[in-house]
Amino acid sequence: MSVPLVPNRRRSLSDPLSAALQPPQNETPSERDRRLFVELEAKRVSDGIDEMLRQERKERRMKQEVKILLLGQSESGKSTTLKQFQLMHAPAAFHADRIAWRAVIYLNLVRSVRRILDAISPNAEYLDDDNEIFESLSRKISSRGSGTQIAKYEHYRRALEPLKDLEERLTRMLSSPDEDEATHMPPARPDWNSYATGNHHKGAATKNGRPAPVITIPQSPPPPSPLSPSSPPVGYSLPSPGGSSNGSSKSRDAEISVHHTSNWKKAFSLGNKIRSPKSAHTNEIEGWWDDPSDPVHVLNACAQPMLALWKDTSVKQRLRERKLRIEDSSGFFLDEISRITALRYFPTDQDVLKARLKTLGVVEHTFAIPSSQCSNIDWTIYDVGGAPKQRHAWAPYFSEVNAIIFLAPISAFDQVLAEDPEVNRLEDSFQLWKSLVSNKLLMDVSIILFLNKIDLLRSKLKSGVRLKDHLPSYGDRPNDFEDVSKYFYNKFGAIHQEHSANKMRELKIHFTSVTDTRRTATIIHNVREIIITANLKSLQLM
Ligand SMILES: Nc1nc2c(ncn2[C@@H]2O[C@H](COP(=O)(O)OP(=O)(O)OP(=O)(O)O)[C@@H](O)[C@H]2O)c(=O)[nH]1
Ligand SMILES: [Mg+2]
Repeated sequence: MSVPLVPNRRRSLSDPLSAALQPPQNETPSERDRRLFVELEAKRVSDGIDEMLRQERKERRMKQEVKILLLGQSESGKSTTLKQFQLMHAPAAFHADRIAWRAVIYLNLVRSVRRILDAISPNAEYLDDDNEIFESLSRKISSRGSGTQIAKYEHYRRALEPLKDLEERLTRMLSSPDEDEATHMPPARPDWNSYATGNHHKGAATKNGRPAPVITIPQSPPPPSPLSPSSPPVGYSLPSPGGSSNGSSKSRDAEISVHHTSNWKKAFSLGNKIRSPKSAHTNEIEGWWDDPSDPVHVLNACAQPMLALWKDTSVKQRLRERKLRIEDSSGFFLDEISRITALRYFPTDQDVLKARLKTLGVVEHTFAIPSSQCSNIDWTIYDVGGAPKQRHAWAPYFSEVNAIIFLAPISAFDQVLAEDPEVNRLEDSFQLWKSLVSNKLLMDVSIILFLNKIDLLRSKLKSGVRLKDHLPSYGDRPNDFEDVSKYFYNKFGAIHQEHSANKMRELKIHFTSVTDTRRTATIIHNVREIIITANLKSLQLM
């Protein structure tokens, strides 16, 4: 027979526990004092345990995980921002990786040299035909053969011929076979293949630096991108021919990019190249400079003609005529030829920050960062590819993240997208920004805007490039840094105000130059505190 349960049954003295806790009958005063003392002591211990459990619970809640998504068009500075986070919060791993960037820096340098040679070639106009799609045919024809002629062109071309082969070898080493990019070159020489596969100096191939990042490639089919930029709007002038340092659509100019699944860092890791010591009697270390097939030897041998080319005033004049500002382009190392081509060149922090390697897919890095408001917090930062073809990978992360750092390179107002020479870079940033702030999935996500590359904006404006020539709505305002930067600040702010899916969201805007470590460290510190505060508020812990 079942007995019905009585809800909220009051504890009666028939309850054995209550009965046991009752003071004994006929208790003497001294027995009572002892009993009370023991009870008090037991309560103190019990309260201590309760407090400990409360603290543990609080800490568990306080030990939040913050997830940040870095967004922005290609070359906006996302990966560079991630490098700054690494430099601040995982410096040992960052430093261990520096040597692996040698290949990228060499390739950046070699490509800059080739772009100059292409630009000064007597046939340059023909080479540029597919880039100058907005120029009238008559203008093209009349320009052929005009402009500054480079007397030493043939000399430069011949002296720098070995760099052609080197570019192919470096590209081959850094590319992964499954890339959908025109970075594939004919098979490299066997000795170079062995570096690329990490089989060089068998036995010495140790894993260098931190473990490879966890890579997440969204498996879902790419949704129709709500973030794809539309065609250039009315009111935007098209960039002048050659005005973009990145506008070429030629496959040979395709940027080097690596998929995160490829272990490109291994190809140039220190473990593969240094053995020590060279002999029992000296402390001299044997390094990559002792390997005759290392790229440094070709670069070292070409250093003088490279220097001469870059210093040649007629070359500079020709580049100006062609509106090619190599110094503004990604991976610019031409001012440091002697240092970088030295046999024992070892990349500095600054070199790594300046090195350019396009991101494919999504890279994920996690750091444990102490916070002033609570104990260590696990920060996960997602760095995505910003090229139009890469943007389908962004949306799956929208529902996961607490904050987005959006980078808009405001120096790029006179440039077009590398993948679509019909789209002005600044307009692309405006469109992306609008799509992002109006996205309902991101309503509760903190958004921080980095108006980036202000160093390049400053020098570009100083050199006389006028914003209104590319953005007619800027009108006759002064073409100086203060006015132009204020204009961009207001413009991005106004887009947020007008289109934000969350009218209560406070927007933080920073002017940045993310290659500048000191400035960026301060900004990152502030950003971290803003994100934590917003996060704690959302958890109602403040
Ligand atoms: N001078 C200067 N260069 C910058 C700045 N920010 C980034 N760069 C350089 O611009 C290039 C492109 O930066 P990345 O960080 O690779 O750009 P990204 O947004 O990750 O590009 P994708 O991976 O293609 O989406 C690199 O060579 C950087 O060193 C800046 O503020 N000033
Ligand atoms: Mg990147």
